[in-house]
Amino acid sequence: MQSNFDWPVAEVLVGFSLLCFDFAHCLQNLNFKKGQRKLCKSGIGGWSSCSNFSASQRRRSASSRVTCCAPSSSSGKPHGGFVMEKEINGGSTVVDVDVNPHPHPEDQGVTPWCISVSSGYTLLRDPHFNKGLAFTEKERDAHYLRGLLPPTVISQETQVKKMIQHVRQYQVPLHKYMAMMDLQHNAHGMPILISQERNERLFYKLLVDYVEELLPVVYTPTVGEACQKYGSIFMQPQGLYISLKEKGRILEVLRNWPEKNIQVIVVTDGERILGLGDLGCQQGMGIPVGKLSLYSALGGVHPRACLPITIDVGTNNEKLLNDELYIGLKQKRATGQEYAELLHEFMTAVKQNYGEKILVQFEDFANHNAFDLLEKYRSTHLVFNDDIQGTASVVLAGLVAALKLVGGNLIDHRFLFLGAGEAGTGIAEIIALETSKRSNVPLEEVRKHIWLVDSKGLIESSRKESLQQFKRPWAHEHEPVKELVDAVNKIKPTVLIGTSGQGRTFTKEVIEAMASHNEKPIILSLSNPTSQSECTAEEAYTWSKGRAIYASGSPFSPVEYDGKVFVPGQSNNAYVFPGFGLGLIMSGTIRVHDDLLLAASEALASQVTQEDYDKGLIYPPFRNIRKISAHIAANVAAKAYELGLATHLPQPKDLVKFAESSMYTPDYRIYRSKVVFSGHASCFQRCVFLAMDSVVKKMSRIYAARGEYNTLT
Ligand SMILES: NC(=O)c1ccc[n+]([C@@H]2O[C@H](COP(=O)([O-])OP(=O)(O)OC[C@H]3O[C@@H](n4cnc5c(N)ncnc54)[C@H](O)[C@@H]3O)[C@@H](O)[C@H]2O)c1
Repeated sequence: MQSNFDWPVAEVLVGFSLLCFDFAHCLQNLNFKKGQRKLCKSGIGGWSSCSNFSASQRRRSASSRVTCCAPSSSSGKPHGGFVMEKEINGGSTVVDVDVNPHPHPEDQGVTPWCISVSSGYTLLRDPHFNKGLAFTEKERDAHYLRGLLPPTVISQETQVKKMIQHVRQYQVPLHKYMAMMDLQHNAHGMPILISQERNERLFYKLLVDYVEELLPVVYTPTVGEACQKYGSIFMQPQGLYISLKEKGRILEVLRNWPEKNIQVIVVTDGERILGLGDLGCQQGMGIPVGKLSLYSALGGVHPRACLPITIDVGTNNEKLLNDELYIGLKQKRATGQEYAELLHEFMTAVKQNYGEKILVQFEDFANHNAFDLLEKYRSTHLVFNDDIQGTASVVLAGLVAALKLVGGNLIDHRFLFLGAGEAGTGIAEIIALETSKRSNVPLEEVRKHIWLVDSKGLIESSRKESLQQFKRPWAHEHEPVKELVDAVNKIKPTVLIGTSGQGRTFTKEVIEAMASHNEKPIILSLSNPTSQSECTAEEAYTWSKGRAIYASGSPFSPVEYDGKVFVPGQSNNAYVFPGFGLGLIMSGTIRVHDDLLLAASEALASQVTQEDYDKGLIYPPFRNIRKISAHIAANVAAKAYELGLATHLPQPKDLVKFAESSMYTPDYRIYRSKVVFSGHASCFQRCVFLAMDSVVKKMSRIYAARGEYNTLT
């Protein structure tokens, strides 16, 4: 706190002592176990014992009422949080405080540890707190919901079942996507049994429970189509837009976002969305929104700690520029100094507003900016580029697992890439790093086992001068080669990886050439969405006569070849980034080091079981993703502690358990029945509460004036 600030000293002192008293009172009801705070089931202290005023008296007297929420979820499992509710003048306020061992920072620190929403009609329209028909009879009474909902009460599990039926009724994937987004963001046309309004916890519960079925809906490949049509689907903006118009005022723009305690930002400038190119401003927003949904569903990062941002520096997409309904800046993309200055202001403002430990994930930037941004900010900020680093970590895990099927060590293999951009060179570099570590062969030597082909042919020494910086390490001595198939025949790779964003480039000839040089060729067609995949699963298995070990970026169905069923794996960065982010957050890591990516790879590869190998899989099934994420988070955090990059001390003993207990779970919380102040004791408590409330309000105003917090009432 700044010492030169004009504090309302008397009020703060009185309020603080009352708060201390009150807090001590609350603590009596908390169980302390192994250093972790857990709430007892009885709610919070004396507040839960008395009820004499009638509702009308309460409203007339403008008294405060506190309603506590049980720490347990509706399913009976602990969720690591509780909710208190206070009501003033008949409009009620929900106060949410998570007390898990790794709390969302919103719940830590100084007095404003609460956020507020109203009850009644407004509560139904608050996606964070709405439960739709799952509000119990007691909650309906306590929160003025009577009559606002049909009489039936159903469980969250029933809502989930109903909702999945609702999604399944659509044949077109984009319609399924819209049904899911309706639940998360818009809620038009929801079946009445589920929710009449947006319901964030139901959205995440559905996604967690049916992850294998719904991942292709909310992520690749459907998200690609959604991005192309994002402008026409969504009427409501879902993230923060920062354009050239806001230059000089970015800090101010960040402060307009309603959530103050952000842990992860996913930011894009929309220039290279999936393999679809420049989709401009609004169309690009689908990706950060989708990625952050996965941070919460798969990695357990609190949804309210996630912030999607699109930076609008114009677009070079002529179609958008000529579209009168395009909502972004109608100008060609800013480049050079103008671009760099805007991005620098953004990065500075982010750190100023959210501190050192905010994770900034660069997403779908074109490669001419992506590498520079990562290089420029990796030593001053906690930055991560999923396309470069996340993909690399996932692919390395798949390759390490594949060694069990094909034999040998990494150093015994030769790798050929089609596509030498962010994904291709990022993967190449991590393979080289890991191979060098495992074999003790110098990095320079190891790199010679790795070859890349870009749109101009094989990257080799005669092209060195004209190559972009990030391609140069791969320009080995070789004669020029134009065609991929010729490169395969000359280099005889054991592993072929597609990262070109160009569909159907692994032709029959290419796959047959791979099969002619290898007993079990490893073929990864990573480009997204499905239309851009270098080859389909069916093509890979058929043309290699069932010998390929195959995985793809976008999912493919199992393939039957020669009486045998082949299940293609999905080599997608969704395996790593949610757990990786959780590991950074829970350990308070301040910089991303390459060894953390290797740690994530190692953890992912270790999750592949013999049963998976028997099916030819090199990745574990996605249905276990929360468990996988916890292992990745634990391994990443362990490495961060080892490297001295973690700041949350002391290091927890069991990091896997710690990761699991740190994860956001979307089970509903129970809003405990109302409590009314009456009699001597409750009057005193009421005074305490009002004083506390007044201090919180006052302080929130102060924070707002300083631009640090606002809207607490
Ligand atoms: N599976 C995953 O998890 C994952 C992760 C990241 C990226 N990807 C996909 O990988 C693809 C590439 O992504 P990126 O970030 O590397 O893009 P990028 O633009 O940085 O790189 C594309 C590369 O492909 C090359 N290329 C283009 N056309 C080619 C052609 N006809 N023949 C040979 N090379 C060609 C370009 O020269 C460039 O080197 C995209 O489709 C993306 O969706 C998948």
